[in-house]
Amino acid sequence: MSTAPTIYISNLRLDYKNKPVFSELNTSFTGGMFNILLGTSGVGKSSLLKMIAGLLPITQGEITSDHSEALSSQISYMAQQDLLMPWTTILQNVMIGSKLRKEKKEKTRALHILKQVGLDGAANQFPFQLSGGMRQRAALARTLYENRPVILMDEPFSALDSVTRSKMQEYTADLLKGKTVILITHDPFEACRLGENIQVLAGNPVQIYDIPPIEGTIPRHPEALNLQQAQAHLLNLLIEKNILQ
Ligand SMILES: Nc1ncnc2c1ncn2[C@@H]1O[C@H](COP(=O)(O)OP(=O)(O)OP(=O)(O)O)[C@@H](O)[C@H]1O
Repeated sequence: MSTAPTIYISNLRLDYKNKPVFSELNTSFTGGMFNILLGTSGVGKSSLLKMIAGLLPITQGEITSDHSEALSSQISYMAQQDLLMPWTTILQNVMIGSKLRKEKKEKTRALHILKQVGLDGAANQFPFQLSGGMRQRAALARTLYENRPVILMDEPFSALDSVTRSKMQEYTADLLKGKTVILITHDPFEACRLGENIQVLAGNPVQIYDIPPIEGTIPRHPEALNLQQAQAHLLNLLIEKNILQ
């Protein structure tokens, strides 16, 4: 059994103020892989991620994994905003989980992770002193410090310029190798660059569309022919099936 679990969604329902967003949702996110979730705005992607993270209650249906440990203890959740604490340094931000759990801080490991994301020079700086891309890398470092087998990422690179975004995609693919990643994006190119398993959440009633797998290891090179073709296929499929209308 993989240490990075597969996650199963069974007959899941989401309501806000007694209005259904989705119901009878069934899918799975493969263990140890990059699972990409695309979808129409407002279809419920962020809410689904929060339900998996245990941040939203489940009223109907189930979220389970093929691991005996409770899913909630295996998850690190990286929100759309970097959520860095403005009053403390980048190093302290990376180790914030230890502080909140009243555990010993692992400074050497945190510094090593900051080096891995190219931020060793920024350890003693405050978030306001960093660029958007650096802040995102700091948030990624904090996620890596938690060292959980499941990583949930909600549009982690949406606010970045295209070059920084491309670099972040590479860091993320390398550093999260072997973990179960669920990453939400609106960008078909990002989906094809990083996706080992791509799904689209869309329609009325809301359903899951599986996208055929793309060959090659991730991160796929921006110039790779199969990446260009996969992106064109995905766009075509979304338009043909009217999925993202
Ligand atoms: N706290 C809330 N109270 C009431 N309705 C909410 C709440 N949070 C989300 N919703 C509604 O639930 C639906 C799903 O929201 P969610 O943020 O999960 O969608 P999404 O697919 O992630 O959207 P986007 O791609 O625009 O971020 C939307 O119609 C939204 O307005």
